[in-house]
Amino acid sequence: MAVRIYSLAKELNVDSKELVDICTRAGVPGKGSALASLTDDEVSKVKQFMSGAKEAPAAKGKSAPPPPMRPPEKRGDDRMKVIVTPKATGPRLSSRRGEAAPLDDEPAVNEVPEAAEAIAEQESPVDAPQVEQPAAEVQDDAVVEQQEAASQEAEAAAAEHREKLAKPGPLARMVRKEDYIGPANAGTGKMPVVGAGSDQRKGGAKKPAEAKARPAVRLAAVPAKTQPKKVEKPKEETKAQKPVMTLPTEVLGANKLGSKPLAQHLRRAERTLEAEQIRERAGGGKSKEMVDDDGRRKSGRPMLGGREARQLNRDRGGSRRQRPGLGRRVRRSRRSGVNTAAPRKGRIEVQLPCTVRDLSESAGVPARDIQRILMEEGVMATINTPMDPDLTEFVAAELGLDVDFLQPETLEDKVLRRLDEMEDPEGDLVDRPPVITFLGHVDHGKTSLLDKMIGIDVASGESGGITQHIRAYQIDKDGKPISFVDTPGHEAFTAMRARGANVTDIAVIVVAADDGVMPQTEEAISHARAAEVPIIVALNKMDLPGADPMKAMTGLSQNGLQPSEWGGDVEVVKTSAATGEGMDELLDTILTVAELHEYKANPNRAAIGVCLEATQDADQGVLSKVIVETGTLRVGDIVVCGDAYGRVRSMTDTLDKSRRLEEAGPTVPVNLAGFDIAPPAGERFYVLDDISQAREIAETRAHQTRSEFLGATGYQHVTLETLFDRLDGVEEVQTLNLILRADVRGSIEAIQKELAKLEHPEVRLRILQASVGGVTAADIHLADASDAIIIAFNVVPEESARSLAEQSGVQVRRYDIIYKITDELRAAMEGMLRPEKMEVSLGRALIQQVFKISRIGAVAGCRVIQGVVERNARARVIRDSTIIGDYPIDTLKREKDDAKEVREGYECGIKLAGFNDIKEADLLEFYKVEEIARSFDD
Ligand SMILES: Nc1nc2c(ncn2[C@@H]2O[C@H](COP(=O)(O)OP(=O)(O)OP(=O)(O)O)[C@@H](O)[C@H]2O)c(=O)[nH]1
Repeated sequence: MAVRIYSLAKELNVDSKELVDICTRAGVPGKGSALASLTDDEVSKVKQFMSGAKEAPAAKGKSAPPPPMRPPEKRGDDRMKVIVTPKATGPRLSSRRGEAAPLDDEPAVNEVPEAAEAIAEQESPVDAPQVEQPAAEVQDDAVVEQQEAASQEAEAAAAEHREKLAKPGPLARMVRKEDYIGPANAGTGKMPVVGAGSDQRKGGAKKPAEAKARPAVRLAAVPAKTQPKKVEKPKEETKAQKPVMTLPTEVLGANKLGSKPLAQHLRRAERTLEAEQIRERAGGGKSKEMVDDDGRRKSGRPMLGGREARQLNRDRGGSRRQRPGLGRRVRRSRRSGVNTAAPRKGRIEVQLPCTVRDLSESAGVPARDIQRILMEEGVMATINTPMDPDLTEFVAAELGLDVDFLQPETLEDKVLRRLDEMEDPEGDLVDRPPVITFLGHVDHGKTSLLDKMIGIDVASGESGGITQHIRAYQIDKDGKPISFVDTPGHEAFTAMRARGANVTDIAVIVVAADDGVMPQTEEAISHARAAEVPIIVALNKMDLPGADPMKAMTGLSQNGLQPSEWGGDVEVVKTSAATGEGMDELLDTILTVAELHEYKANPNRAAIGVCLEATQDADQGVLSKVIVETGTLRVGDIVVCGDAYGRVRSMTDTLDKSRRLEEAGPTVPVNLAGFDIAPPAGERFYVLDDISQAREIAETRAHQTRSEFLGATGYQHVTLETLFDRLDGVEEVQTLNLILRADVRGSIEAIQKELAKLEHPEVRLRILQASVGGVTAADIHLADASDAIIIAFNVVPEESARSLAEQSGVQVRRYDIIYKITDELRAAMEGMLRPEKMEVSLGRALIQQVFKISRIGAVAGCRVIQGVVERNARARVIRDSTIIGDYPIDTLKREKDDAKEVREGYECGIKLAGFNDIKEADLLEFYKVEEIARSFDD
């Protein structure tokens, strides 16, 4: 998975820009910005490089990689070691070898702190020892020619220097810092010899004053390329020390504390400001929070922006990781109390689209800080410039913050919140019927059981014997109503089944006693568990001779359902939908469990419920099957459900469609007419007061759905980025466009799910449109324009569409079983797969004589020595066991006649297309390429 550089930088606790450089040095080019992405390979390459770089000094610098140099000030001490590389000892290094010499010695390592102190103590970057080496420094070609003796001496010193550099250590690092400064010798091409002149090194070490003095120059100097070659221009080097020179003298003189005067200074200054802040907040309860583990407040100064401050922040990164939240305090303290913005937080929330101002306000940082970060990334932004999520996340990361994106609150959110927050008065809550959902493996008898219980016969009328529609009924058992939901049992309906479990109070898992627990039984158990509802098992088909209740119960207990007769808490009722065995017991068990749970609802409120499925009826328009969860739904109510809205025109009983209902209370399933379009199955519906509010909610949802659909189907206008994708795919991937029409939304989803399984890298299905209702003329037009096939599931084309389809040649394929769709599409798609090409060897012929015929070329008089030669074959020309060419046969003659094929033992004349340089004794090897149709299983 691709990782953004800034994310990786955060993970590795390095500066994003530094990581960009590291990428380049690690051989991962083209990552010019912290927003660039890295592949997994590139990430491991970079990590490997970084760990290698860290280990390099431990390996005494011998095998350290040669990364391009960076200004040393930007690095932490550890990273300085990376600079200890063979490249670092190249011509640029040699330019300062004269200065380096005194630092090289092993004993000199112990002098590091002093040497570092000298950085600050030296006002002038160049002291006597440095001037002592100019001959070596100005070792350009001209000087070499003019001052040969001096040059040789410089060479020796450089060699000694380089040997020292190969040994990591603080001194070596310091030397390296300055090595960037001086290009005086760059371009000479002369490399000092490593290991030479150890005596001189010792001599150098005997000059502690020099050793102290030189680092002052080296640490500060940065712009190597602008350095003059002549060492006599120390003032220009001094200019390059700008960051250091801006420090107050007290800082420069205060480095007795160690070898990192800047860091010491930063910390001291921090403490000063912290003291100020503590004074400002005297008595404030938060002051304790601002003190870190060292008992110091984290702080920074406005004057210390830039590299040093960043370095210090990075140094703190390790402890920040160990103590979450510290980073926030560090950053906040840098605002030093003058900032009136909200306090900085570790995690912030922003709403998209997010402008610089929004982020500034959420993060509690001045907008100019954000603009500065953007500017460093090459983005010029005003305070009102919106940022995309990636950029926002990047800026937040730079600020040490994690960001959560909030979707703007829609009217629907507000309405839902209001309804959710509405509390039912205790007195309004009344007992309500339980909702029982039947779940289980296909064909285990869910529909039959429910049919038996309510005394109807649905199971036998279903296409293919598979439940294709979700059903919901309410029946009366001894004056007690119970609502049942029967979910389609096949795998294709998994999503709908999940919804069934969502509205349910009690799940009845139907297991065929002869089959036992099957994959979809396990799935059903998972859904029921996820819904956190009581589970009852109906061990069905007990009448069958193969019924094995012990096996089935073992399977149940293996899936965590311990039967009560085995001491568990799951009621297992043995039933037979065929004989009626166990029906009463099952109903009684359901009612007992329901009574135990005392399901209550408030009928005196606006209804909320779930749409189980929706269809488009030719006469009544959109018909949806809904179940009320709470409240009472009445004819005339304004309802909204996903992207559908309307006024309840009529309601009918789900069992008896002729029975009209004026109202439906909690858990009553009804057929409802009144929505403008078919609402999505599984979507909640709400009753609102205002039709315009309902319309707005529905339209917003429709817009969102469309955006998601377009996103999911990859529909988008071409951009420069996507253009290549499209062009790439033109020849490689075949696309079969489809338009789906079905009777209910649930079927569409099930079909889409099945079609999604027909994936192949070379052929893809693209569903241009999927909607409920009959095939319309508009569908035919769309199919005509986009070369699509129309799939009509349980629906037929309108008359106008039918004739239009005939005229335009658009194919409308009608189905009533989902698996027929997938089978046929699979076959069609397999036909679209590029055939596999296979070479079939035919035979060989020996050229016995070559006939040169004017205007025709060379004709080979051959004898077929094995197999056969066919007119349409190709021939490889083999001479001295080497293939010298591969050509199609132009003409094949037997005697004087054209031949289709010539078999083994016969002579023939062959003219190869495009090749006349045949010779006697050449061998011709014939073959042909056959195309073999492929299937998805290949
Ligand atoms: N012998 C016997 N057959 C049964 C029993 N219950 C169901 N069947 C048969 O099993 C087959 C499948 O029954 P359905 O009720 O359609 O099963 P289902 O679980 O609803 O199947 P889907 O709708 O595909 O999920 C039908 O042929 C039924 O007649 C039973 O208790 N005994």
